[in-house]
Amino acid sequence: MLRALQLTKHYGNFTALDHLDLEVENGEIFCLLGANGAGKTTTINLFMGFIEASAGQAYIDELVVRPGDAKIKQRIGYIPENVMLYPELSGLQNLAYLSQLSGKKYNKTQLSNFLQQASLQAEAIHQPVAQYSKGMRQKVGIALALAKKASALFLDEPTSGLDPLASNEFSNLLQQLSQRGVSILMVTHDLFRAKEVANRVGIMKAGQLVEVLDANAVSHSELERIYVETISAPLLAVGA
Ligand SMILES: Nc1ncnc2c1ncn2[C@@H]1O[C@H](COP(=O)(O)OP(=O)(O)OP(=O)(O)O)[C@@H](O)[C@H]1O
Repeated sequence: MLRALQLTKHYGNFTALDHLDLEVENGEIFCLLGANGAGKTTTINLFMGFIEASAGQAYIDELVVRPGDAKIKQRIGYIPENVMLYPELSGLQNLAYLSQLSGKKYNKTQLSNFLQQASLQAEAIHQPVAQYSKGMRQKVGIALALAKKASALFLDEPTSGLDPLASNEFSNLLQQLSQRGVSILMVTHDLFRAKEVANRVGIMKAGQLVEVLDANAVSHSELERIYVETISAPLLAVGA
């Protein structure tokens, strides 16, 4: 479970995130939409303890997030737009090394199983990651979340640049993780994908979460209309 309580981030006089209240339940997929600079990446960076909050708190399950806390790192998976791996090592070697950093030790069969659960083709498991496509690197990221038994997964524009088939396959993997109880917070500009994969969709604007929608309750075109109207409308001052 993820929870933000009045979570706020200032950079000098600028407010990148403004009193965010948000809960993402176990097994829920929540997609964050919003224009460039709205505060989406700031939100996930605060949840992962990459940066320190100016005010408020973020929780992963019952743990308060504190920057650099090893217990938090063990509970989370992170898939940025480009998953960083060691190019000269194979997918299996990367997974062995990265899962070991999280205190987990698996044999080759177990590591292969995680990669296969993440839908990496069997023939790619022993190939150097330098030969992998973007979608294949993301599968290693998913396999790492599985190996860590992460309870929360954060994704920052993971499907940008994936072809529609790879993007669809990626959504299916996220749904499988959610069925295992993982709380998933995904930043995306892809309204179609958000509607397809999420349980709820939030729209951020100028550091505030200004709209939250049940993804099943809106059509693709309604989501697009609400997004455009929300982003175009003048922002009301707090208390107005
Ligand atoms: N280290 C920093 N110092 C100053 N301002 C920052 C810093 N990091 C982020 N910001 C500002 O905070 C705001 C929110 O940034 P953030 O990266 O969260 O936006 P975003 O919604 O993820 O945008 P995008 O869709 O472009 O990725 C932006 O105006 C950004 O310039």
